[in-house]
Amino acid sequence: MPERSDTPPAPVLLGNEPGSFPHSVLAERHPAIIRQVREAFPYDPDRHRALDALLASCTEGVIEPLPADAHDRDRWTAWGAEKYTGRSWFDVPWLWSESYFYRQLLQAVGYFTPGPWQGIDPFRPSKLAELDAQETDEELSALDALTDRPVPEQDRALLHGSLWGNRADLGFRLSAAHDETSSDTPPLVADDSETLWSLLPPTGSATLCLIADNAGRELVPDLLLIAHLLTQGRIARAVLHIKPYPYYVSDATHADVLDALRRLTTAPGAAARYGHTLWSAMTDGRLTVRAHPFAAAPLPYAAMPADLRAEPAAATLTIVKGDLNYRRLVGDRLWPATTPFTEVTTHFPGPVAALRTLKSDVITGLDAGTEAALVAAEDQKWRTGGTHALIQVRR
Ligand SMILES: O=P(O)(O)OC[C@H]1O[C@](O)(CO)[C@@H](O)[C@@H]1O
Repeated sequence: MPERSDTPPAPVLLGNEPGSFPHSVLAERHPAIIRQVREAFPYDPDRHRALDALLASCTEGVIEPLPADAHDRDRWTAWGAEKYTGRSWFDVPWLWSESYFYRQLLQAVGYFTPGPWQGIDPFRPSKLAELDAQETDEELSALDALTDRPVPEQDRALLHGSLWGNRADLGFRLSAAHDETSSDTPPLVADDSETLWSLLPPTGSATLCLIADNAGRELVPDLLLIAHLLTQGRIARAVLHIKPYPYYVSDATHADVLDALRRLTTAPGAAARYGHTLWSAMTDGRLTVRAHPFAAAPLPYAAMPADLRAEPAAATLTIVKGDLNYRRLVGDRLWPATTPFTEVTTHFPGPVAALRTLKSDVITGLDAGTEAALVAAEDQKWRTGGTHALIQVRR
């Protein structure tokens, strides 16, 4: 059992400092996402007016309440909506502001409202374009050569595929200000993969929870990793946690899981075999998909409700994918980079592994030498550029 953390909390990230990364997300990326959504479908004038209102609110206005009859209004009240209503989007916790933006965006396009736009994912065209891209074909055909390689090599390739798949985040690509750097520093800033493998020995009856992040070119390698772990007997079952509705542009929903699965099963060669492994694991219950409302909550995982906590508590290992999930795992705080990862994850109810490319200021668990080398090479750009990644594990 994890012990209580004695680490004093660091400041929660807000978006109110001009020039900071969180501020640029609220001031530039959110308006860009509204523009992208307007072009995704031929929305009617009411939807466009609602998007105009959201744009005005999130850039110059204040946080507005959800409609009185919104199905999840009580849930958002419990998550802090009353406390933050009437305040600037820039002055409340950044994690809260971002999450609420996506909830209000779905409100604007009628995602939850009975009518023709109900259930239409405004991000689906971009997710499908990514899944259909030639790069996806190339990544899938690389599996043919991999199946002849020794198993440890396959282990590593599929773990790294899932890790670096996190670079494929469609929201991230909207941001022109954070281009790649040409750093000489190693791409992996922390690597606890040995510990990860030791938690999943090939003889076991392990249960894996995988808290997914993006659809498309991140979800495909996540699914391949699950298929590989099942085939190698490293896990007996897996629970894939996804989002209950579209979120952070490209986060995976159930429709995205089905699209990814179909992409695999209809591909040539080894990819289809992985796809069929997953298909039968879903049909016989070894792979289940869960979309808990808390998956899209504006809160850190320390606040997980009891019914959700029970799942990682019972799992052999939980893999937490991506940058946003990392922020929620360690708390969305500006920790000193050398704060031990094991300390800030003591709240998590079981062994946990973070697989993440670095796309926000939040970081823990670096050794002092690594941090110094990164700063010397790139100042602070390594935190947000998506060019570095980490594998951190707490047993
Ligand atoms: O898809 P990922 O890896 O969770 O990244 C999404 C990222 O988008 C941002 O929120 C900015 O919008 C990042 O800081 C964030 O964590």
